[in-house]
Amino acid sequence: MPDLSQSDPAKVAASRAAVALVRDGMKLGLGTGSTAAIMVQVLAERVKAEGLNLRCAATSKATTDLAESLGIKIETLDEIGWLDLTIDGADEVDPDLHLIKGGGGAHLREKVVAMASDRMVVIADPGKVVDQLGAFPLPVEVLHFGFETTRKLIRRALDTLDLGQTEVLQRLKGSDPWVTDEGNLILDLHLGVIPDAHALARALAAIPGVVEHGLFLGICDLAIIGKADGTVVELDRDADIDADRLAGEGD
Ligand SMILES: O=C[C@H](O)[C@H](O)[C@H](O)COP(=O)(O)O
Repeated sequence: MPDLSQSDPAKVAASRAAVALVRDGMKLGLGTGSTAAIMVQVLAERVKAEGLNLRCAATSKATTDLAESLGIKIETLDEIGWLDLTIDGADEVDPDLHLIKGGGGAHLREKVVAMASDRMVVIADPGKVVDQLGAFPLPVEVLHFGFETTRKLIRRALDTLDLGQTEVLQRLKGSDPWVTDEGNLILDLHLGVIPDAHALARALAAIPGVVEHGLFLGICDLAIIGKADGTVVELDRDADIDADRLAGEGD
């Protein structure tokens, strides 16, 4: 079984608290990223120790490979149908539990899986909690076809929304374009702040070459924020979040 003693204690704490929500017989969605990878390891420990009978769908090839290497069988979302619970990381979490996701380029599959779940629980460290979304560049998955045209249409949408100084940069892996698990490209929108996330989400969704953006609005039900001392804070949509205080406690 994996040794988590070298892993970020905040991420381990959040993962353990989220995996404690798992019950025998559940249908689970497994997220992507460094925090979700720890969660998969914690889940594998429980599956082995308790012989849990679960059905799991993964949000990326990386998570599929990790889970299967630890003895967790992965099925397709369509084989399972509907999920009880999805546990995933996030790049930013705001006080309404709106999220930016896709730092690892997996937000398209992550959104499909999260929206096919009764409940989405986000696990994160305190640095991910923000008062307003936007400091983290917003990932947008786009088609190869008409890539530069789509980029222009995104630029135009940002100008229409009066977002000020922004940049729309293609994500690269080394010197090559970043290609997602679905074979698409990614544009990262450097915005600084997003004053109206719903307006931006609507504008991006209206552009045909946009496959999916990384704004998760009204999808997350609970955020479990792990702290370096191994404790967690649970935030639901009614929570009064003090991002500065949480970030300070994470040090
Ligand atoms: O595409 C990747 C996902 O949205 C991740 O869940 C997100 O980027 C957070 O990743 P990490 O836990 O590595 O910070």
